[in-house]
Amino acid sequence: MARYELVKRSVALITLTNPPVNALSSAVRHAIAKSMEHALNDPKVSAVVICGENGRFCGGADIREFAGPLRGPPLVPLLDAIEAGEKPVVAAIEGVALGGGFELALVCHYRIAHFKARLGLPEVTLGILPAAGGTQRLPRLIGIPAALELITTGRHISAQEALKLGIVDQVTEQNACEVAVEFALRAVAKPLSSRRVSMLTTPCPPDLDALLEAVTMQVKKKARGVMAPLACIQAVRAAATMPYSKGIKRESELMATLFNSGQARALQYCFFAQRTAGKWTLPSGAQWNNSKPREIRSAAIIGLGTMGRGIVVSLARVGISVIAVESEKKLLETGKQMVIGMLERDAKRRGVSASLNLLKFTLSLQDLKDVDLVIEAVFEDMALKKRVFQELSKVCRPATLLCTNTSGLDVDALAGVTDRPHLVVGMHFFSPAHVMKLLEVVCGPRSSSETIATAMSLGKRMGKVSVAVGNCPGFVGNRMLKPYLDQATFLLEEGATPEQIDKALEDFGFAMGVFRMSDLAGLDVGWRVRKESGLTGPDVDPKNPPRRRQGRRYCPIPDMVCEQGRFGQKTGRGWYMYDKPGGTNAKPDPLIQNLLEMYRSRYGIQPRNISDQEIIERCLFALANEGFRILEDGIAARPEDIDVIYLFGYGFPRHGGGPMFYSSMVGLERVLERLEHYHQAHPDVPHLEPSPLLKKLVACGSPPVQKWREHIKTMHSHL
Ligand SMILES: CC/C=C/CC(=O)SCCNC(=O)CCNC(=O)[C@H](O)C(C)(C)COP(=O)(O)OP(=O)(O)OC[C@H]1O[C@@H](n2cnc3c(N)ncnc32)[C@H](O)[C@@H]1OP(=O)(O)O
Repeated sequence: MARYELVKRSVALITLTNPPVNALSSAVRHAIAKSMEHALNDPKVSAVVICGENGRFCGGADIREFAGPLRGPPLVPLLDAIEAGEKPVVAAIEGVALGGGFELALVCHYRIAHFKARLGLPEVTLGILPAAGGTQRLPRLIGIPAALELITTGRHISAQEALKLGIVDQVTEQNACEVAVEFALRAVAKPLSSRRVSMLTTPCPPDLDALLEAVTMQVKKKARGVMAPLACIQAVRAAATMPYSKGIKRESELMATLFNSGQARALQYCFFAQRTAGKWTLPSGAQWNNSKPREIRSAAIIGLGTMGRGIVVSLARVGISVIAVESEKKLLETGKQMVIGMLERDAKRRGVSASLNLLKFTLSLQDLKDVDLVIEAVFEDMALKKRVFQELSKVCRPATLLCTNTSGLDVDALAGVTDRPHLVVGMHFFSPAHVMKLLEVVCGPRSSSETIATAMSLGKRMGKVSVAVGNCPGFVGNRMLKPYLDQATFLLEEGATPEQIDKALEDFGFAMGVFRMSDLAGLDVGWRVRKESGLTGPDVDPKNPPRRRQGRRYCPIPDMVCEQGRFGQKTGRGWYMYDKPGGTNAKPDPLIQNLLEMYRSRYGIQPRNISDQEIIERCLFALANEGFRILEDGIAARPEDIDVIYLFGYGFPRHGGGPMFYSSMVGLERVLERLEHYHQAHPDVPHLEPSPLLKKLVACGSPPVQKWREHIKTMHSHL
């Protein structure tokens, strides 16, 4: 867990050895304590260097240990002892120094960083705070404003920025460990008192209260209802107003309030869920670690609408040559100008040059004959997509992968019209595709493991969080969205307003309420889908009773909104009104209020007061209930996959963990009881009927999310 060796005859080199990130597990803490004791007591040792094996200093506390009781030496006294020691200690930072790893570096008397190293205190992203002295030492070292920013955001910084801020003493392009050993030898004769950060006086700005107030407001606005950043601010205040001995106690008290909170559990779950999602498996035994992806050097995008443009940018900025295809000259020229503008702005922001030389724009599919992979991003129309895939089959070389960006159509039906169904896969990006992190990789029954591995790896290369899902209408994300949207519109019928429902969801922590989100996405897309599926429009059977379609409750209000040409932000009117088409400032619209009142009176609905609790329960439990069905159907392999999709694609708050984790946090028994209650009140809404898997899990004693898989593994998998 830590290697101890004597180098250059008098330097004790302590190497943390806990792959993959040298996390400070109890065993590692124990090994550091023993090694330090040895070094401080050995008269041959004049200085100490601490480094990490495999070019990684330390990724912080072992997050997996947070779930159990504390074992091994606690970190604070261990770190205090290193700082108080009478021999100089130098941290040789390569790779990462994060969280407890950064705090370990802060107690060393000197810090040498490799130029590629990254440092940071990301605890806030895990729902906790840096409680091994980080909130007390960092402000003393770099001042309150800079420390506040780093601690409340959890941002990682480069070695160069750390040098500028005064966190590290030297940045090197050589082996940081060797440089640190030489540095340590030179430090032997120097006094240490000014190098003990906890002994420094915090440089305090004159307007401390105003600064803390401003940061508090900023944090509350950005992360509504999230506890950890606010606790971080209080801890930093202690560094400014208390001596270290008292400040460290305050830090520990604040940590105690966070450590066992539901938010911390949810955020830590999110950390592991995100990593679990990349580990796809197929019933055949093919999986992420035994299936080799193909290398993709060139790609083509068909369709330069909003999605196509974002996908071109995502590919080009990671160095992939892209041929972009449109059907008409004017559309091609518009798309080209927009893509170039997007790439130039993106490059400027990142301080690199725009990779425009990788782009080619064409009207001819014939130009695609040599590309490695094609992503079709044309209009959401099956007949059109089938024509494109048939054409691609003829034009592209036999080994080219054919991908579709459909948001819910049958990927296997598209595979069926090609000469290579095993090379067809869905790559469902989320809008705007160059910004949104989520990618659903939709595996058809005939997609080969190499095809899936290639799509997953390409997603990762583009910086996406890729999740493998099965093929069914809407896949995971959009299939679950339906019951969620339905509940929201039923609540409108019953007496709520769009702004009330949105506020309840935004107070819960969603980035956007359901109606604001729909306005942003465009209301016409769903309207067209409803028309195509016979739910609205001229094909509807007139014998349908009002507010019922296909044997279940149906709310026609969204259709009525669209019939008025209100398609959301792009038309300046939707569920809200905006100052202009494309405007983003949503204001309640009296016309919508009138429409709701007229609608209710036409159908004799007596509006009632609806509580925020009912809004949250009906929307979120209906959402999760569909998630349980998706697990039963084998469309998602694990609850973590569903949660990652909702966190990265649909603005579900991370401190809620995602719909499936949230259900387990509320208690599956309670979710079941509430669904039964609402289903009894609305028997014509099948989405409210508790799913068999939910019932089964409750009958099995409501196991934690990570164990649900054991209860579904016998069911058929579509992955
Ligand atoms: C009282 C003391 C309190 C201290 C508080 C803390 O220190 S909290 C922890 C703070 N540290 C972090 O938040 C860092 C978390 N890790 C990362 O950000 C990244 O893993 C990384 C270190 C930047 C490396 O990224 P990379 O993309 O290279 O690898 P992965 O993210 O895929 O990670 C590899 C595997 O390592 C596991 N892991 C990473 N960090 C930790 C950790 N701190 N504790 C436990 N496990 C960790 C990660 O889960 C991966 O595991 P797999 O099983 O391979 O999926």
